[in-house]
Amino acid sequence: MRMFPNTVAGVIEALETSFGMDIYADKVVERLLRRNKKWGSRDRSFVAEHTYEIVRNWRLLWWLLDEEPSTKRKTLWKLVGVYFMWRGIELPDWPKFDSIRDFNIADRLASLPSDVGIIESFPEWFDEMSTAQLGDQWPAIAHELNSPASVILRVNTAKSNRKEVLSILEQSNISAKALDNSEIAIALEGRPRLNHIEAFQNGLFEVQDAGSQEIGPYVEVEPGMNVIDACAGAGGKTLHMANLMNNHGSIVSMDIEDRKLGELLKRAERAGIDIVETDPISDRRIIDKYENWADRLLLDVPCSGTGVIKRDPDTKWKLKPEHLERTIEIQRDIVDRYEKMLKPGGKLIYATCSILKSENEDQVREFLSHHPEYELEDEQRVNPSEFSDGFYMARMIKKG
Ligand SMILES: C[S@@+](CC[C@H](N)C(=O)[O-])C[C@H]1O[C@@H](n2cnc3c(N)ncnc32)[C@H](O)[C@@H]1O
Repeated sequence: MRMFPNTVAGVIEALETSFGMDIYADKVVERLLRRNKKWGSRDRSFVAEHTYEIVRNWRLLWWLLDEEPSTKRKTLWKLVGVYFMWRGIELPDWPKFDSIRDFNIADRLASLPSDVGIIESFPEWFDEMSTAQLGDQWPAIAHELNSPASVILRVNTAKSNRKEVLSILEQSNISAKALDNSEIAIALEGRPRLNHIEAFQNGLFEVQDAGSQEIGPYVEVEPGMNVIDACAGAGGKTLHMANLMNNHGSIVSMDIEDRKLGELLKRAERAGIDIVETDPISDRRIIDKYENWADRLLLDVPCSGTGVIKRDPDTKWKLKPEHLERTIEIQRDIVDRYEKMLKPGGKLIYATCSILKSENEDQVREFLSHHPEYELEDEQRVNPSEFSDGFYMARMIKKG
């Protein structure tokens, strides 16, 4: 692999800004690439890939270097040097790497402790909390979360089928394969660009993680039902549910962020779906308006995002205990206040992309203890894996 001083300096600048100014790495990389228009596609991939890999393995790399984390450029050059050695990539003979040239990576690796927090690079507080909440499942989950995510597509059955989408991808020179245990999921090789493909522009498929694709069917929607997706965002799950309803019935998609609902409507149009209406949650009266209306209520609540760390490794470093506490309060408030939109006899589905019990099983138990009119029908965890992020879902029946 050929390395160039300006792109390695780009990686260092991205790390300095992300960790020094507490800005998510994807935002930093995006801005950096926009500013450096002369970089070709290889340069861009180099900067993005190595920045994310260093963010992913931040704690391990500092442990190997045996220094305290720092955002000083001189120290970051050393860290990046150790990172290349760890990946088995030969260091170029640039003076910037001189201070690290004699570093013995094999010696350091031989004395690596068995501590999950260090090997899989999680902050100490998060490692301790996850060990307490997940017990002996934590090391395997931590390992999966620390591997890069695959790009997964969901076929829009209103417009196409998996065979056709696979053939379109092949014609576009994109390597892809059908995933087992699903009739609509496709895994891509690498991270190809999709925006220019006509079938994507025409809504024949969407990008949606395989675990996320399990939530739509879990809601048990049927054609003709009234469905509310109360934390709909840009509508990943709304669109999937509309497919499962054969575009027949009614879905109201809500969110506190109007902008996301605007995006949702655009995607619905592209997907050929017309049973979706949006209702931004501007005040509490919106909830009253739908009292006892829904057959199904999906609460895909805001969460820590710890299930999607594969995709967003910076969550490890940006999430703080106080954010988590606040998020847990918001989730509690949402379930307590929004449940009234569900009809007696209807089903409430609580879902997160978190691995933590405190946002999942504990929240559901807490809700059931205050709402005896609900009964837990089922709960499931999707653990992170090669093709999936980590999710939790619980289905509760409102007794009629
Ligand atoms: C996990 S995301 C939803 C993802 C979305 N369902 C999908 O499939 O793409 C959670 C969403 O909840 C929204 N949100 C945050 N607080 C909310 C509230 N009090 N009421 C409704 N939505 C809220 C956020 O703006 C965010 O879009």
